[in-house]
This record gives sequence, structure tokens and C-alpha cells, in this order.
Amino acid sequence: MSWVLDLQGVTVRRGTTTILDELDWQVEEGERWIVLGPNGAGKTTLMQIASARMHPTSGTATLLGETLGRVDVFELRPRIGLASAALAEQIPGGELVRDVVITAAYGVTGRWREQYEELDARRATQLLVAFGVDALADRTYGTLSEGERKRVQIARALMTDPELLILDEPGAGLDLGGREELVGALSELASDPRSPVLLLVTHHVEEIPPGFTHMLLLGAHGRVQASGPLAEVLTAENLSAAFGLDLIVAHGGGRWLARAAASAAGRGRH
Ligand SMILES: Nc1ncnc2c1ncn2[C@@H]1O[C@H](COP(=O)(O)OP(=O)(O)OP(=O)(O)O)[C@@H](O)[C@H]1O
Repeated sequence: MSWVLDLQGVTVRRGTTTILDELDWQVEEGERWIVLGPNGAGKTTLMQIASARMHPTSGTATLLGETLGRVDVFELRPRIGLASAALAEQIPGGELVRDVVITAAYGVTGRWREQYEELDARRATQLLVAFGVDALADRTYGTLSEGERKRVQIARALMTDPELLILDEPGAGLDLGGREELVGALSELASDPRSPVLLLVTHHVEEIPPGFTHMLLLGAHGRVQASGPLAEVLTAENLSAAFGLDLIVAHGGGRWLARAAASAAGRGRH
């Protein structure tokens, strides 16, 4: 079996803190994963490893058939799209939206090659259309709303035609309308067989787009609470254990909801 992602015993320690603890995780071609867990569970750290930005303290991480520590990460990274708050902060507010997307291709070509100019421009436009932000192509990034920025960031992450796309909390900071638009766009992406393997980090089950297939549920200290097909993992029992709170989970119309059980509301965490 050739996995898109194969983590074996991945542990990350910083000083005396264990951020990820002996984590095993395998992701196959065609899968769309949600990574859910409470604040500080280690989700962003895990995505840093999955995007070849960090090496584990111990254990092995194999991404797209290449094992970290035995591969030039600068060749591996363009094959993995990443959209995260940390990367978004590096986008200059004065840059045109079109250029924010196109310049992601520079990382692959290493330099501007004229013959790619038109192809890149066409792909960037297609991506802006796909995420409903093509009308903003000639605006500067700094003038966009948070929801519009999130969609531009995802278009940018897709520009290199990655085999794996990692979205670290794309719904953070969005209002209800922005969240619903994003969920719709991500649902379309998830349903398209041409899309790369998707890993989506979120705190909120309401943000899970229809079409996602699997879930990695992390509990405190980077321990896996449950992992596998979404409907099997996303149960009240598993979610309650991961968040340390008695929770009720409901599912309907392809979407998920979670709230504190009446007996637990106002009582706080275990
Ligand atoms: N360099 C570091 N040194 C010490 N602790 C760290 C370091 N980086 C992260 N941590 C800690 O590791 C834990 C996991 O952090 P991480 O950002 O991966 O969690 P997360 O699940 O993404 O959290 P959130 O949901 O709040 O974004 C946190 O308690 C954080 O304080």
C-alpha cells in the first residue's frame, strides 16, 4: 500500500512538554480528513509535520512516499498545499489578489519563466472563479474581508496543483455567512475526484463540509482519541472524551452539530 501520509509513532517534545505522543496515522489516496480536537491538542504541530515544515522528535513521517529526514524538503513542499494563519500573515496587504495566487507558482519554478506566464495566469483565474472571488482579482489583498481572504488563501494553496492539501482552521474568524460560503466551497472541493487528498483542521463540528470522509480526533497532549471513517469516529462518546465535557452530537442534511448535554451545561469540563 502506498500511503499519501504514513505516520508511525510520531512524537514531538519541546523541553519537558510532549506535544504529540506516539501518533500513528495513515491517509490513503482519495480520502478527505477532518482533524478535530480541543485547543492545544497538537493539531497545528501535526500539520507542520504533514506539510514537511517540521520533523518529529522521534518516530517516522512518510509523506507522498518520501520519509522526512531522508528527503530534500524543498522538493517535497511544493507537492503539498498549505493554508494556515501563520502563512496568511506573510501575505502583503498591498499585493493584488491575482498575484497572491499566481506567486505560489514561483516556489515551484524557482524563478519567473516567461513561457509559464500565461498558463499560470489562466490557472490562477480558474481557481479564483472556483472559490467565487474572481471579481476581486484586481483588488489588493488588504482590502478583502476575512471570508474573502480565506478563499484566496485556499486558491493560492491549490496553485501548485498539490497532491495533498492542508487547511489549518480555514473557518477561524468568519461570521455565519462567511462560514457557510466556505463550507459550500470546501464541500465542492471534497466532492471533486480531481481534488488532492484533503486534511482540514477545525475546532467546530459545524464546520465539517459534506463530502469529508474520515476524522482524526485528538484529545489532550496529542493523543489520538479515535481515527477512521467520519461517522464511526464522530460519536458523542468520543467527542465528550476528547473535549472533557459531556456532549451531544447530531447529524442531518450532511452537516454535524454538537452541544453540551443538558446535564453538563454550565458544569464545565471534567
Ligand atoms: N515550541 C514550543 N515549545 C513549547 N510548547 C509548544 C511549542 N509549540 C507548541 N507548543 C505547545 O504545544 C501544544 C500544542 O500546540 P498546537 O498549536 O499544535 O495545538 P493546536 O491543537 O493547534 O491548538 P489550537 O487549537 O489552540 O490552535 C500547546 O500547548 C502549545 O502551547
